[in-house]
Formats: sequence, structure tokens, C-alpha cells
Amino acid sequence: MTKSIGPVKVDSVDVAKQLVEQYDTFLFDCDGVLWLGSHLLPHIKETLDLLVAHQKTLYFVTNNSTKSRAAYAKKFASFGIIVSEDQIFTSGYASALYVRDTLKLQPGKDKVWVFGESGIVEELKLMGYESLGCNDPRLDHPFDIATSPFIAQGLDPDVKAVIAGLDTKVNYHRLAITLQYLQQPDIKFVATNIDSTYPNKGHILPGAGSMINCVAFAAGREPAACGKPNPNMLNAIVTAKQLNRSKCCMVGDRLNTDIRFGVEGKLGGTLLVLTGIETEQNALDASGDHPLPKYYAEKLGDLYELIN
Ligand SMILES: O=C(O)[C@H](O)[C@H](O)COP(=O)(O)O
Ligand SMILES: [Mg+2]
Repeated sequence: MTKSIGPVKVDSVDVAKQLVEQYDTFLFDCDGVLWLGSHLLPHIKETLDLLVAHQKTLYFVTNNSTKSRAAYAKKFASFGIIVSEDQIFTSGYASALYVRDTLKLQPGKDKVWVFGESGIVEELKLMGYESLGCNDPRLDHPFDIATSPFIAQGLDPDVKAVIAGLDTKVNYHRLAITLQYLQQPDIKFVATNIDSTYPNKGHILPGAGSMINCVAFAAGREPAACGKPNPNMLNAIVTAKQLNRSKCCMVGDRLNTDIRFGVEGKLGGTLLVLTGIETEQNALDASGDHPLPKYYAEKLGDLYELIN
């Protein structure tokens, strides 16, 4: 009988080197792996530099839809890390691709109601779609059915889809108007991602999935979710970058999104770091619903600290 081997902890030079040597491409989740909000985790820049020095190709795959790829490139630059826009994939971008390539909405004609932040709107705009909702200041006003301009003017008949994502300005007005659109059965319902929570500076905060579930529950509808672990997102990256899956390693902090994305996407490896959502106990718990990683580490910066 073969003994099943659980996740290997990256806690020695040998394991760290073995991990780095096996793969030629690393796909990094961002929240909880590279940073917590605006706080860069220890030795991230050094680890990314080390991988580049070893001729590794790096991509960044985040479910956080609040920023566009261009805005993420600026965020990386603010930490002194040079990353180009075409190395970055977001769930907002994946959702815009879904609107264009699967729903086949017509740019310049069909519109999208956005329950979420500017990262979604900017990606849609690049594809020629007009968005409504999002950070429209009228939605900041307390909801009153008698005075809401969105109720008074009625729904825009050109809206053909709702995209819902993480919205840190969520309020009743946004929920109420999003629901009005979702009550139209012909309007498609798209979710950026399913993360129930996300980590930020020592706190676990409500994630996109928690907000999307609120409007999904009210509407009695199930959205098409575009971010990790949806294989379409990985397929888009593999095709665009001509990747050999067996030589790729997905690095993430969440089992049901990042590690599932890597395992079900048949990537050669997965590395779970414990700086975000999961604990060491979760990393080793084979009784859960989610696939386990091939490797796990206390933090991504351990690769640099061990190898250097
Ligand atoms: O949308 C969310 O719930 C969060 O932003 C989530 O943390 C996604 O970010 P990621 O960990 O994929 O970078
Ligand atoms: Mg994460």
C-alpha cells in the first residue's frame, strides 16, 4: 500500500531550493501572500527578485477586483517592485472577459450595472463597455424609495448584465438598486469571485463573496463566478502566456480559491502561505472539502530567507 504524502513544509534550504528549481513560472495571489492592504509582507521584493534572478517568470492573479491591472502595476511600483500590466490578472478583468467573450455583450451599446469598485469599471471601459452604478455619488445617499433617482428614472433598458464584486462602500442604496436589475430575468448575473473573507493587517474582513451572496439571496439567483478557482481564468492565462502547466506553481493563501485553482487546473505545484486566511492546521487537514497544497510555508519571504 502506498503511503500518501501530505503537504511539505518549506522550512529548510533543501526544500526551498527543490521548490524553486522544479518550476519555471510562478503565479502569485496578492492579498494575504504579497501584502495585507497597503502593508507589504516581509522579504516579498527580495523573494520576487530572487525568482527573477533564477530566470523564473512571474504572474500575479488576484481575486481582488477593486483595482484594475493598471492600478495594480502602480501599487507594485509604490513598493519598488516593477511589474508590467500584462503580468497581472484580476477577477475584474476576468469578469470583463466573460461579458465580452461568453455573454457577447455589444460594446458601445450594451451597458453593465456594477456593484463593486473602479477596478471592474476600468476593465470594462478598456473593452468599450459603459458601466452604471459603482461609485456614482448618488448611491452614497441614504436610500429612500421616494427620492432615489434610480427608482424615479427607472432602470436603464440598455443594462444587459450585473457584475458584482468587493465593494467597500456597500450600503442599502447600492444593494437595493442592484436587486432591481437582478429582478429582470434577462439581465445576466456575474460575480467577480467567491472569497467569503480577506485578510487585512491582522484582521479578517468580509470579502466579495459575502456581499455578492447578499444580492444573490435577495434575487434568488446564482451568479457565474469568474475569478479563482474558475478554470476559465486559468485557461485565459495559460493561452495568453503559452504556459506549460506542469512547470507552473500557484502560490496562495486560500484553499478553496487559490489552491483549488492550481490543483484543478493541473498546475505542477501549489504553495500555500500562512500569512492570510489559512492556518497550519487547515494546510494539513485532509478531511476538508478543499484540495491540499503540495507545499506550504509560514510566509512567502521564507524562500528568500532560506535560500539566501
Ligand atoms: O474580493 C475579495 O474578497 C478579496 O479581495 C480577496 O482577498 C481577493 O484577493 P486575492 O487574495 O485573490 O489577492
Ligand atoms: Mg489571497
